[in-house]
Amino acid sequence: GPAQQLAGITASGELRVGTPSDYKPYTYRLGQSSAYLGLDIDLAAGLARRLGVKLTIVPTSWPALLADWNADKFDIAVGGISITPERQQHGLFSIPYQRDGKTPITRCENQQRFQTLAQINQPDVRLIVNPGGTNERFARSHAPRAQLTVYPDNVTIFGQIVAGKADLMMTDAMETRLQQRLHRELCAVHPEAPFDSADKAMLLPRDPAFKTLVDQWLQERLASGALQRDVEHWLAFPWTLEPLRQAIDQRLLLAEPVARAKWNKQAPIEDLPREAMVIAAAVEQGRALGLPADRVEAVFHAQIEASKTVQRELYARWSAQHAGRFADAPDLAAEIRPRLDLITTQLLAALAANQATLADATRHDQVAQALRTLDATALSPAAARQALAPLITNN
Ligand SMILES: O=C(O)C(=O)C[C@]1(C(=O)O)C=C[C@@H](O)C=C1
Repeated sequence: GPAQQLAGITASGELRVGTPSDYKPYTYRLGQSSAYLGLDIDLAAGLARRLGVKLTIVPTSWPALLADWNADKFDIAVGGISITPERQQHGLFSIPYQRDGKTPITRCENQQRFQTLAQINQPDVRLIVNPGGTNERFARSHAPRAQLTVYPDNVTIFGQIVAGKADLMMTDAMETRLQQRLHRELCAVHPEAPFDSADKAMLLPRDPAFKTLVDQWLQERLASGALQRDVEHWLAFPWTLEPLRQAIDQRLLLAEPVARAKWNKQAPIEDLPREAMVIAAAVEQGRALGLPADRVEAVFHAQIEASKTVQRELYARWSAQHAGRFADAPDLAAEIRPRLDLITTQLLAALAANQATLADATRHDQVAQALRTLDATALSPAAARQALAPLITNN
């Protein structure tokens, strides 16, 4: 484990918190940014406040967690980490703040069919599982007679159950609760009474004084109900906005290769006929998805204006540097515009899927939190604000 103990952390004025990047609702990284969201990120921030030090998030991953821990890359680790005997050999665990375990998620009409492992462990049951982790191990050892599909994409795996390609998945109860909110067709089966149980806790250095402090602080949050409120908050968070955020970000990031292509030809940045085509195509596709034309126009107008902001800022910099032609500029018509067109489709689908959330005034803060972190902010903060303006009110 890390060398740093409580006294060292306090003296350094910084708590370095390692976390994996993709375990909602515990921890989730927005793109390549240093911005993380989730229950455990809030817990880490609260602990840093309690210690009077600044929070620094250190990205890690499930496979690298213990190696990074032993290489002293962070002082504590969070992110829905289960207490396991292996991990206990490398550090101390706080008291648990969540108990989780494997439970089924299925189409709601099948809820009664999959209550018990005896019902699930049958040759006519089509089980689906993501590979490599505890879900696969659980499925293989507890339902060996069922038909097992190993499906590698953790994001679309739940769509397979919705589409009837599989009957059920068994995963952490917390994830079944989250996914039943994201897919109305799916129901978590007895998430309050999973088949097995694993305790989630913070991984701490071997410093009993530090553990005592963290445990007291966690105990207060558990006793007051604050922790349960945090759990509900992060379960209800609009995680469905993520494809929309990604589409906006990817579109804006393409302004840089667009600008390079134009610079090489010394072409003007603005191309009004192309803008009209982009907007007309978006409005037409949007209509098929039930999106109002004025809404689609406003959103795409903002994306195009944001793109021009990036391009103008780059042109200004390159002019000041007397930059020559780029050796590696892409072809605008052959390479970049087809990619922009693809993003148009993705952005519209995400917009349509989130219409109700985006229109809900009580969720404006959460919408802003889910959308506002763009990797493209590094290109131009002004452009990032422009791109998001029609979607978030308190920008
Ligand atoms: O395709 C281009 O030429 C771009 O610069 C991209 C884009 C766009 O965002 O779609 C932006 C500005 C132009 O006026 C036209 C289109």
